[in-house]
Amino acid sequence: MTMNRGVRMTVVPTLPTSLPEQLAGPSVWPAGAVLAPGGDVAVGGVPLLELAERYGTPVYVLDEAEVRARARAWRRALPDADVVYAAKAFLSRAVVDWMEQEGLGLDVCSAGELELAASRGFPAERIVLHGNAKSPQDLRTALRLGVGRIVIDSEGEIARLAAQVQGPEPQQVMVRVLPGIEAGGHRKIRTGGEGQKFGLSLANGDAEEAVARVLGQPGLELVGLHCHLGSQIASPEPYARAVRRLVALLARLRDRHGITLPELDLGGGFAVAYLPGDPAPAPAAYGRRIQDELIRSCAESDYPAPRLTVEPGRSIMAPAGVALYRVLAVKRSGGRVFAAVDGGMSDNPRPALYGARYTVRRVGRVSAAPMRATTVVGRHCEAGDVLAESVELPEDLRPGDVLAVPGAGAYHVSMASGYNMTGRPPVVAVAEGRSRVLLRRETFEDHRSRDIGL
Ligand SMILES: Cc1ncc(COP(=O)(O)O)c(C=O)c1O
Ligand SMILES: N[C@@H](CCCC[NH3+])C(=O)O
Repeated sequence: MTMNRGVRMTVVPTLPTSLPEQLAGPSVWPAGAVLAPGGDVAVGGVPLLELAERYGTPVYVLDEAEVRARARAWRRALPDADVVYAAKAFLSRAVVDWMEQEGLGLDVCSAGELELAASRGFPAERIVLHGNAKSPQDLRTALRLGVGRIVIDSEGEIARLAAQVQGPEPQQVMVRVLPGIEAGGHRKIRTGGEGQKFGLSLANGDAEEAVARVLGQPGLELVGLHCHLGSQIASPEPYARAVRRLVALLARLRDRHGITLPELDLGGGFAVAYLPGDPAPAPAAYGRRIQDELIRSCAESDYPAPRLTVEPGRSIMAPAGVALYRVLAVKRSGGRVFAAVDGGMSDNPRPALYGARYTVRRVGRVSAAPMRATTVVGRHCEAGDVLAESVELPEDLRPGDVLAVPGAGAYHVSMASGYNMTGRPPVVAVAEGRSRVLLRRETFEDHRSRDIGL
């Protein structure tokens, strides 16, 4: 693994005690994080304080080795399956390259994500296009680039897509089934239960109807079924349930239409730990349970086991990211202590959206001060702009201190907004003692140049 154009920084030797043992539990920090001299933490061999000073704050640090290791763990967990990284978690051109090199596919849900992948020459046949409301541009771009799979999410999309297919080769598609399974870490990130906007309902027959319609379109080739249950699903059991329901549906489709569909895509949603002790099964644990259930369900229905696809996003990216902020103000009110930092809900909307919890650590300064419950808030004009409610931080925390938030690799930068024109933070990749900018900081000039002044 080499880092082109990377900046060589202080080399931190791996210390005998790795960070996870001393700190917050095994999976909150990247596996290679170590304690560095002076109370600092090093990720990818680079001290975090040095990164904060060099690139300014807030800044997102991404550990390339951790991303690659997690991508490989998924491939090992399901060696006969396609592992497709869900780009919505975080995408940049370097990430496209990493996924390509690690043999993964890409799950994209817009023409924008598609174009970014294409700009790196990512093999189009390994791309899956999703979307409950795909725009004409999404479909046009997907067909032009020749993506491997388009996942049909509504009845109207079938004829709309088929009408655009040109040339003798049909477009390979899957039908997204709404399986009626409730799973996921928060009600706003559950997508598999009845009454959701995603997919075609299994319960009311829409899924079967959609399959019949796709089969009637010569421009489309149905290769399988898809479902995605939700996100932060901390047990393999909902996936096993989904396998049972979808294999039963595959068997019914065989009996009704005489077809044997060769693929089954179970989506993503595999949980990570944000707090020490959060349940986060290893890819191998999900993989084993899914594989066992597939064999059992297929045997029951006398159905040849379809090729599996999984679409992990957070599971690959979240634990590889650390957000760094600088404290701007410390104050008390109503018996609470607040530390206000130079970022907030514009770079991490997850606490405001889902009540998400995080671990926070001061880096680069040690003291004997006792710890106390401190609420880390952002700089935005909202009472709900809280990054971490009631975390333990030293009593002598003061403006200028740097705070590190692990677990920040997924759904922070990709969901960042331009609120208050504070500028979205840069993303810096670290590996082998070097750092390089993947995304630069958004500047006032970026905002101004969009404003055409009429
Ligand atoms: C269709 C689909 N696949 C995969 C994912 C990735 O989910 P996660 O990042 O939780 O693995 C999502 C987002 O939840 C999704 O909507
Ligand atoms: N954005 C959500 C997950 C949604 C996944 C996309 N379907 C989160 O941060 O937890």
